[in-house]
Amino acid sequence: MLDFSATYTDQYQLAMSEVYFKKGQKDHTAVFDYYFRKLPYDGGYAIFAGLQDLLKIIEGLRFSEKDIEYLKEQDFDADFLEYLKDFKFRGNIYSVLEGDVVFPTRPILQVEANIIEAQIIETLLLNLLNFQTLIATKASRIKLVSGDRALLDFGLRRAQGPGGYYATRAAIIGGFNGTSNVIAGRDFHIPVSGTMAHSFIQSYDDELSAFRDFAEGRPKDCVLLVDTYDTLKSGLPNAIKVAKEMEERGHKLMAIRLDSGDLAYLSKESRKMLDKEGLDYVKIAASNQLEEDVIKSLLEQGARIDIFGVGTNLVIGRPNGALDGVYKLAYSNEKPRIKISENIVKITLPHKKQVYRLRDSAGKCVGGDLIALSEENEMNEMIHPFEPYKQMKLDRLKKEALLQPVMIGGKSKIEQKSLQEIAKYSADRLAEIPLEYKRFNNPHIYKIGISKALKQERDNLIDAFKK
Ligand SMILES: Nc1ncnc2c1ncn2[C@@H]1O[C@H](COP(=O)(O)OP(=O)(O)OP(=O)(O)O)[C@@H](O)[C@H]1O
Ligand SMILES: O=P(O)(O)OC[C@H]1O[C@H](OP(=O)(O)OP(=O)(O)O)[C@H](O)[C@@H]1O
Ligand SMILES: O=C(O)c1cccnc1
Repeated sequence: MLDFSATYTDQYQLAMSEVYFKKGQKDHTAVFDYYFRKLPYDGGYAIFAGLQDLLKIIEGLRFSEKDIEYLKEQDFDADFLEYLKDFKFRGNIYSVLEGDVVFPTRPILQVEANIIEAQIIETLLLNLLNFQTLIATKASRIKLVSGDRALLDFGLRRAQGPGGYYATRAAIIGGFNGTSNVIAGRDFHIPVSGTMAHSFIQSYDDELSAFRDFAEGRPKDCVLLVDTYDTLKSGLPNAIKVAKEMEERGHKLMAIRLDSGDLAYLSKESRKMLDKEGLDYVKIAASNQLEEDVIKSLLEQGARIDIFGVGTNLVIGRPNGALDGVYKLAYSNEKPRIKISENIVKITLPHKKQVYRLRDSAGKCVGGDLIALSEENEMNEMIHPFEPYKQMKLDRLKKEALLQPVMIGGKSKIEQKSLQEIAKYSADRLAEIPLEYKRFNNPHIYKIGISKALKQERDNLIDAFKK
């Protein structure tokens, strides 16, 4: 994992904290909600990712001596800096489990801590969760169209700088099988694999010699890139020749890779050529600016591709540069808090809350999550947060509480899971969501509602501030 210090924050968090400290408010308890307002990719759902890293980083978050020296130069007060020397997050975090399917407006995670600790971790929390959730969602969409074909992340070289490190992690949560990213493989125990670059073939005077040397040097995981000169006239015949030579030595060519041209046509022709030579075990990999729409189209065209290598569009989350996740104060110093806005969707929900997934009597997800006050038990109806005439009766529905204590007193309370376990959980949770919310074009809108008591609390606060 990368090294983080408590200075991985925005200056205003420290400026506000200094004032809380000076004004004797440092022990006031605050509750902040993490949620986003708009689903990425115009899709119907998002996959929550980044939690396990976040908790691990928060547990060890401190200001080093070097940090304190630097902040002294930035004109922070000596007493406040003395306080920061002992900084450590001692609060509680309640969250949806990593990999779960999440929707706009409803809290995904809630921080309950003294106001300074809660404020200082905000930037780190948003930075980690927004990015990984964006990329896990993109990966999940690619997985949805790819079925059981293998998906490899090839994106590190085109990622937004070191963001590629966490993009790979998120890609696995969303359903990718492996990566070319060696450091992410090392740190997150992800299967690492790769093929070969055009440069390897170009560096030889002829393609066949390049293939032969590679097959001899890497006989167990040999994938030959066949498009450097002419895919069907040169790359394939040479790959077939080398595959047969490998057989004579007791090895098997693992795959060929197509990286340009019409991938549907070329994969079908390649499959025919390989099969005709008894090489039906040789898989076909493809890459070149792939993403969910292109993969969907390729498969509709009958492409015979077994492995998709996806880089740029995955790790930069194209076409969305960011998830708009926010961190909003809901309660502090024993009082519910609200942010009012002309734009109704930007009015925040006060109080500590719980979120419930609604299920019918057979346990089937009905396509809605309810936000209620954390102390509430009797929720018989839910009301659209911004269009109150839209209401739904809840009496026959089961309610699954989604926000679980994942950090108490600054200590992580979750069982450390492997990325494969998180990915499996994510796939199971996504499978429970009805298909209409997962289609790419005009997906059904998942219902998010608030309880009557929460609405009452919010409306009272709005009235009080409007007066
Ligand atoms: N049969 C197909 N249907 C839909 N999209 C395809 C098909 N084959 C390839 N593509 C996609 O079309 C785009 C082709 O990109 P481009 O026009 O740059 O061609 P290219 O093959 O990369 O050319 P170059 O030889 O310059 O590398 C890529 O995103 C690729 O994944
Ligand atoms: O298209 P992406 O989804 O981003 O997938 C990664 C791309 O990166 C490599 O090309 P690059 O030109 O960087 O190197 P190479 O062709 O020399 O291997 C690879 O061949 C893919 O085309
Ligand atoms: O292994 C590969 O084929 C690979 C790795 C990174 C980027 N493009 C391709």
